[in-house]
Amino acid sequence: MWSRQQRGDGLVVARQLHLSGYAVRVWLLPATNYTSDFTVNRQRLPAEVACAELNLEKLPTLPAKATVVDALFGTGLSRPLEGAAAAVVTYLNKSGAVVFAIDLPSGLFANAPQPADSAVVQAHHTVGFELPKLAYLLPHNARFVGEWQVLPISLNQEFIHNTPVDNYFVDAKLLAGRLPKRPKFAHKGTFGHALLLAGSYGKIGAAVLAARACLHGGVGLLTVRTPVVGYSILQTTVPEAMVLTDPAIDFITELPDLKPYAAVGIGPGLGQEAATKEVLKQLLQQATQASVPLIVDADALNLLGTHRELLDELPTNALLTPHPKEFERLTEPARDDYHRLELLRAFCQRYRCYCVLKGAYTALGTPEGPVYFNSTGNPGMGTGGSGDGLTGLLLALCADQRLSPLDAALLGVFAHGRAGDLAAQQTGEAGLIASDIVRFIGPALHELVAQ
Ligand SMILES: NC(=O)C1=CN([C@@H]2O[C@H](COP(=O)(O)OP(=O)(O)OC[C@H]3O[C@@H](n4cnc5c(N)ncnc54)[C@H](O)[C@@H]3O)[C@@H](O)[C@H]2O)[C@@H](O)CC1
Ligand SMILES: Nc1ncnc2c1ncn2[C@@H]1O[C@H](COP(=O)(O)OP(=O)(O)O)[C@@H](O)[C@H]1O
Ligand SMILES: [K+]
Repeated sequence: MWSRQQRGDGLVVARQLHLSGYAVRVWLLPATNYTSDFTVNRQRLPAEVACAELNLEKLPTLPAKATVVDALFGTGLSRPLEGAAAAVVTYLNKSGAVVFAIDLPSGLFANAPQPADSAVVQAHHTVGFELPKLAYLLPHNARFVGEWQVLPISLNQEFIHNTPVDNYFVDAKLLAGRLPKRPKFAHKGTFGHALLLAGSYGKIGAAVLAARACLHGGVGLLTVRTPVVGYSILQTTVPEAMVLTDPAIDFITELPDLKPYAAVGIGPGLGQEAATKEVLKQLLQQATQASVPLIVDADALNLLGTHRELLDELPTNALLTPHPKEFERLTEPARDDYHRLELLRAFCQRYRCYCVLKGAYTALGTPEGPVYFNSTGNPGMGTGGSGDGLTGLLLALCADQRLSPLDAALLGVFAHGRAGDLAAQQTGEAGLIASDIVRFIGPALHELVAQ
């Protein structure tokens, strides 16, 4: 146990571990003054628990298989560790001990990028309180935070819910009641007719995956616009979908009339031909005029990236689904994880759009400002075509007029990750392919309705 945190959290943990029968030793990082909480907690430490100040000249040798609780520093840190604190952290990281950090690994900044080469505890586990910290969710912090969990500490729930925040963590509880049951007398007209523009020579598979995901997402009717090369493939592999074939053989060159459709999705496997760019441009204009919900993904995003003037034509509340590389093409290279989030917020406010920035904790940016971090999904989903499935699912949910754009996006991202988790229970992570995720969209949505 290495303790310093202002209130003496580490001393409390030491006392509790001792009472539970563990052999505990406490080392304190020397300080010139201690808070009264710290002093009280030190006095309450049972006499049997050895407690000594760390001596930099002679740091303690840890027993083999020792478990260390790092309670040196918490969220208050404003500059990188230096001197004795940095030396202790470096020593701990080399010790081979299993490290549990309380609240935040010591040395890690709570709300800012980590300066290169700063001393930070590389915890195997981080235990936080009540709500996850933003720092847990960022890719560059993974090697410091390790696996994390949050424990309740009886904070007032009303206070938590009434405090306005910039970032939300999306779990099943937050989504409870947001996906309505299908009414008894519903028919296919109730759930909307979706239009998907997808596929080009060599990438019809992306259209197939998105189409299947849209159908498993509960859409009433689906029409797919695809070039001639896609016709037989789609009619054979997705007989539930109707196909509206483009006149061109290999890529899409004409926009169909949008009147019949409740929502439109464009992008999976689309290719980036000049004629297809014109289709995208017309779509942006006509979707704005008709106020039809629009989902923009994959090559449609790449086209927006190379023709940035088109961004100004995005309809209000459009839903974009870039992975970090596609997002960079739309904006600029991010300096770090925090900068990427700033870019996300600025992008969504500027274009009045929703933007699903995909990753391990997919971040949904909103025109209003708040960002929602998704909690489902697994590394097995890093496989070609999984994003195409997400687009199809989001298209189905946007075509369902009962859902707000925000709820459609939150539910879609959450259910897609959950489908990946359910599928991986059968396939394992390596064996998981995009079609497996699509097969489990139904069960994932069912869990959300059943709540
Ligand atoms: N079966 C098919 O027909 C498939 C078609 N696809 C289509 O192929 C086209 C090109 O899309 P791609 O996305 O493959 O190519 P891109 O060149 O747009 O992006 C791929 C690169 O993005 C980076 N990236 C992705 N996620 C990242 C993350 N979380 N963190 C950091 N970097 C990350 C990686 O470096 C990766 O190599 C799209 O139209 C897409 O729909 C792909 O979805 C693959 C499957
Ligand atoms: N490590 C991970 N943990 C959770 N989800 C992941 C992980 N890696 C990828 N995913 C999910 O898989 C999908 C990948 O989408 P994308 O990169 O567009 O793939 P593709 O272009 O091949 O369809 C996204 O929904 C993303 O959130
Ligand atoms: K996989």
